[in-house]
Amino acid sequence: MTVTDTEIAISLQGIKLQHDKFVLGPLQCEIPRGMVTAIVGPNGSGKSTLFRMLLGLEPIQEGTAEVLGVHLNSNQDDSYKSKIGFLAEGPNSNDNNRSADEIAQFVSYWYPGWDFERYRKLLRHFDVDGSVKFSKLSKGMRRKAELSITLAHEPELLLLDEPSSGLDPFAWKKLLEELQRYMEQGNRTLILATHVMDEIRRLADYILFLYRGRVLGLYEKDRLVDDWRTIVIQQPAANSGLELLQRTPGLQGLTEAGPGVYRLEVNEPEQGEAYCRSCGLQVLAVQRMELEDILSCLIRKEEARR
Ligand SMILES: Nc1ncnc2c1ncn2[C@@H]1O[C@H](COP(=O)(O)OP(=O)(O)OP(=O)(O)O)[C@@H](O)[C@H]1O
Repeated sequence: MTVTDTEIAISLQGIKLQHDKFVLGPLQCEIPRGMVTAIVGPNGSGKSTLFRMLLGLEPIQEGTAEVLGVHLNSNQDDSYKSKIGFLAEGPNSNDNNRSADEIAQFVSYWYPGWDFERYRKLLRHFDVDGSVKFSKLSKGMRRKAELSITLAHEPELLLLDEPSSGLDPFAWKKLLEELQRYMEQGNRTLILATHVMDEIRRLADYILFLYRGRVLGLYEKDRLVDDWRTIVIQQPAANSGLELLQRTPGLQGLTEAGPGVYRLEVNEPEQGEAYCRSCGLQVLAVQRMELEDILSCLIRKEEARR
């Protein structure tokens, strides 16, 4: 996928950094402005490290990165960060002895768009008491307080690392409402790292798929879901060989489901099905694929390639 310069929120050109054995990159991708991009990938694939890099907290060893048009380098000024709302994955222990209200007071000086009225509205919506020290709040309550602070300055770019971690289903629904409201303002960009498929289904326009520190692809979610299908076929004679099946157009995955029965995962469904029929294979079913199955198929393909 390519996007024009004015539509780009984040541009990564050959970015690479290393922590002991873990290497993030080289990353080559452009994340669009005004859209919601979900960063997905198994544990340890580098999602949080990527966020930290975008905030200048991880030294870039190779390549170039631009965030909201600002070129990141070791001596850039930090003012671009005032346009970013960031929610880290885990709690910051430095905040344990402070309440949400105290933190809000402190960070309000830094963000030009800070809005106390909005902050209080968010606390009410999430049903959190802003005067209680973080160390006294439950995990989910603390998350809701952190979200209220992160969303209160109406940032141009919102980076959320597993935002729904610890939230109950009611709070989760409220979070989705707040994020949808945030995006309605226009020219806002939301990037969230998440393992929650329902969150991706409901919010994301794009999916950036990270795996072992590398980008497997940036996909338009609707296209991904529309294009992928499972075709279940029965071979006329069991053991008639896999060569025919392996030539199916758009084939991404192939598994045996029973004697002579195969499940084909394809991203060119019409051509794939027509091909199977033209080969005399009996098509037992053609089904849409769930997002999680598409992502697992991409991982399996990558593992087979390594
Ligand atoms: N400061 C650090 N020093 C050394 N290794 C690190 C550091 N930070 C992260 N790592 C390692 O980098 C890798 C990527 O971690 P990261 O937290 O970015 O992954 P993630 O995709 O966010 O994972 P998860 O889904 O579990 O939150 C992991 O192997 C982790 O152990």
